[in-house]
Amino acid sequence: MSLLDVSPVVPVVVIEDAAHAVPLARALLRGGIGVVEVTLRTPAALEAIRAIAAEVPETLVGAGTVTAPEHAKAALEAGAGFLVTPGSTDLVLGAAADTGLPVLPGAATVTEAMRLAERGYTELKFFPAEAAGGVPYLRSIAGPLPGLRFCPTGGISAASAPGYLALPNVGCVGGSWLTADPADPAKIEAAAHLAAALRADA
Ligand SMILES: O=C(O)C(=O)C[C@H](O)[C@H](O)COP(=O)(O)O
Repeated sequence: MSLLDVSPVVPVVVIEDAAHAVPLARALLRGGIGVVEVTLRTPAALEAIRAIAAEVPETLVGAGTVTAPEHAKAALEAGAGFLVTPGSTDLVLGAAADTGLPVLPGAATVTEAMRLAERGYTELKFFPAEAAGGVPYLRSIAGPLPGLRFCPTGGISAASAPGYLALPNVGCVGGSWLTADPADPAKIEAAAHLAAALRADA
């Protein structure tokens, strides 16, 4: 199964306290979402990935903000099941590929997307989605780039997600709105319920 088909929404988490990781992942799961991207932006991120991988095996946990080659190996060793990059450099792509994990490489322009397609990637993160042109941009590139599907991320909300998911070249969306408060499992579960009910191509 492709990364874009795991869930209509991939929750993107910035975690400051690794103790929040397992309750957060369980709350997402109760809400119907079995995937989470933990951004490598905080010192707690790798520990959070380790904890989710060990204690919530039903959930597919990945590492986001992979912006340096060493992040890829560290994420693999922590138990990440996939890698997400906000942009794509040769070094980061090489290190990510070396892990053998599924990779969702980031692109914001047609040229970047074409370069990734040349390397064999057909599923890309479109980042920063809202700032880079949002729904109209993705709709415009569907014609010339029919072989590519995207996970737009960046500035997407519960309100704007359905507009993205209705596009033929969007498989899922990423966003931090479900876990804006990583310490509030009830709120996370409720947001996950709503997000899980959204469907690509709805
Ligand atoms: O860290 C990364 O790898 C990123 O590419 C950035 C994140 O995907 C966005 O920060 C999530 O966007 P928001 O939903 O607007 O918070």
